[in-house]
Amino acid sequence: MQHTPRRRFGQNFLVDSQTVTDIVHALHPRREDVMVEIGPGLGALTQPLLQSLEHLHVVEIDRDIVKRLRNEFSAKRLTVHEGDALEFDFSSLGESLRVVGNLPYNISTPLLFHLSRFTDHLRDMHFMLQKEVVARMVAKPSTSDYGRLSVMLQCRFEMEQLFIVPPECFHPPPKVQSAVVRMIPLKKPLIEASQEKLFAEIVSAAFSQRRKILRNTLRDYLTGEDYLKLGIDSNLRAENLSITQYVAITNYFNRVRSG
Ligand SMILES: C[S@@+](CC[C@H](N)C(=O)[O-])C[C@H]1O[C@@H](n2cnc3c(N)ncnc32)[C@H](O)[C@@H]1O
Repeated sequence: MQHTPRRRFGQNFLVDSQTVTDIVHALHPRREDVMVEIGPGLGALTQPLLQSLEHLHVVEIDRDIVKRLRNEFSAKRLTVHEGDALEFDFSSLGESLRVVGNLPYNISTPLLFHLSRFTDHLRDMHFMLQKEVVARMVAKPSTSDYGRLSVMLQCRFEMEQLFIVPPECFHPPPKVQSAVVRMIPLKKPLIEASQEKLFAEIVSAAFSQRRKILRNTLRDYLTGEDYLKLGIDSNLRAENLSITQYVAITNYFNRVRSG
C-alpha cells in the first residue's frame, strides 16, 4: 500500500540502505536490549533492528502508519505505541533503555528536553537530526553554536556526532543536511536533581539575550560582589561561560538564597 509522506508529521523517510546499515552498525544491537524507536514510519530502521533484537518498542503518531506496522510485524516482537512521543512516558518501558529515531525535525528540540527527564532510565540514544541542531548540541563555549541546548544537554549527556547524511538519502529529500548523534547519560550529571529547575532558569535568563553581558541578563540572580566571589567576569556573555560555571552560579545562588 502506498503512503504519501505527511509534512505535518515531518515525514522524510530514509531510503538509502548504506545509511540504514551505518546506523544499525553504530547501535550494535544485542538480542536482549530494551529498545524504543521514535517515529518508525515505513520501517526503514525498524525492520533491520528486528533482525538483531528479540523485541522492539516503537512510538508513532500517524494512525495509518500504526495500522501498517501492526499488519506487517508480529505483536510479539514489535509493540506499537500509538501517540505523541512528546507525551510518552519512557520510564514505563523499563531500565537501561536504548532510544533511536530518525526524528521529525519540527519536534526535535522539545523531544530532546522531554527525553532528558528520563535520563535515569536511559542507556543511550541515537538520533538522526538536522545537522545544525547536532552542531548546537555538541558545541563548546565561545562558539556561535553554543547555547541553551548545548548547556542543558551537556550537563546530562556525553554526545558525539557520528556522521553526516545528505538530503538525497531521504524521500522526500529535506532542505537541510542531517547528522547522526550519539548521546550517553553521564554517570554523574553535572547538576544535582534538586537544582535542575533553578539551573534551567538561570541558563535561560543568560541566553535570553545572547548579545548582552551577564551583569544585565543575570541581574535578578547575582550582584557585583557575587561575581567577585565566584571568580566570574560579569562583562562576559552567556556563550562565554562553561557548563561548570553555570553549575557554580546555580549552587552559589541556591546557597545564598537559602542561607
Ligand atoms: C523523519 S520520519 C522517519 C521515519 C522512519 N524512521 C525512517 O527513517 O524512514 C519521522 C517519523 O516520526 C513520526 N512522528 C512525527 N511526529 C511524531 C510524534 N510527535 N510522535 C511520534 N512520532 C512522530 C512520523 O509520522 C514519521 O513516521
